[in-house]
Amino acid sequence: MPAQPTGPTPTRFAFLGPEGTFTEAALRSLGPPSEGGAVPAPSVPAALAMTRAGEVDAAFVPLENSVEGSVSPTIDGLAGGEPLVITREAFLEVDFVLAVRPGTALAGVHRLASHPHALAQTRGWVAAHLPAAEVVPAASTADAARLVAEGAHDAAVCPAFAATRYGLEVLADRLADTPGAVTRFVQVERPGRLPAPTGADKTTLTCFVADRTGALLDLLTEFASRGISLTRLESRPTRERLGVYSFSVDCEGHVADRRVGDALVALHRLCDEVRFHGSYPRADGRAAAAVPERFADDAFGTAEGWLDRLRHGSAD
Ligand SMILES: O=C(O)C(=O)C[C@]1(C(=O)O)C=C[C@@H](O)C=C1
Repeated sequence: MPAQPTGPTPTRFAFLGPEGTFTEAALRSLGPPSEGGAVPAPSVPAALAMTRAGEVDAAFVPLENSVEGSVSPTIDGLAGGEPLVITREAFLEVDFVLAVRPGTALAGVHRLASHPHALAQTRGWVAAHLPAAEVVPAASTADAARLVAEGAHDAAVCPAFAATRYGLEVLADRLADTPGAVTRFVQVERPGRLPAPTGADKTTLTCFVADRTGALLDLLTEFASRGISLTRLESRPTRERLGVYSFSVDCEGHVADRRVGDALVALHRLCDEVRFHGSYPRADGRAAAAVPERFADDAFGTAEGWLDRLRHGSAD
């Protein structure tokens, strides 16, 4: 296995703020950041920009939710701009409360704010209990809570800890339409540090393919033919023109695994551009599926040895 580039582990993180977001809770669940090491950013693009500019060592941002799907600013923020790599992921179960200024009754809630992902996960509850309320998107759940405390809105859909942080009262809890929803967060750094393979890893890529028949099938074939399972796949507009998309992919395995490396080489030939967004240990608690013998590192080594012998005049 090739040596892994190493570097100092990050100590200063920009997270989607302000204080009291699920993102901050997910970051802190990995261990308390050093004094002043967790810096709130007003948005995901801002957290990524602070990382690219070297103002912090890493950004900590949401990437996908089990109910509402991808967080587009994160997917698009990785796909464009100076390269960034994921070095760690974390999962957090999310549920929401309805937070108001002390003394506000449900009948007094006319304007309700939250992050669009949180609003989408509580749409049924809001339709049933606050059908006439104006629903306003906020930069994050905690930002909605902060705005309620300032009097800009009547209620926020936010984590219970954000209600506490901003001195709000909880009028109702367990608002999520789908209990047990989980959000996946990622730690994103400037390139240079590649976590060592653990045997249960993920690799994230953005693949730009020409607009032609079968392009996605060709791309998928490179993974399937090497026994590599995908854990997420989605298309995102390239913003070039209508109908031109890139594919954002998470697959099982580490770039140091022969089958993953071999697939990346094939994708490099196939695609207009492949952006590598890192290989990192998977944190969802799922054991890696056993790699069939024909896709294991040894099988690639044996096959390459055979080819090498053929190229040196041997016939077997
Ligand atoms: O607003 C927050 O608290 C966040 O951390 C963002 C975010 C998201 O982007 O999906 C995280 C988890 C929840 O699904 C709702 C909002």
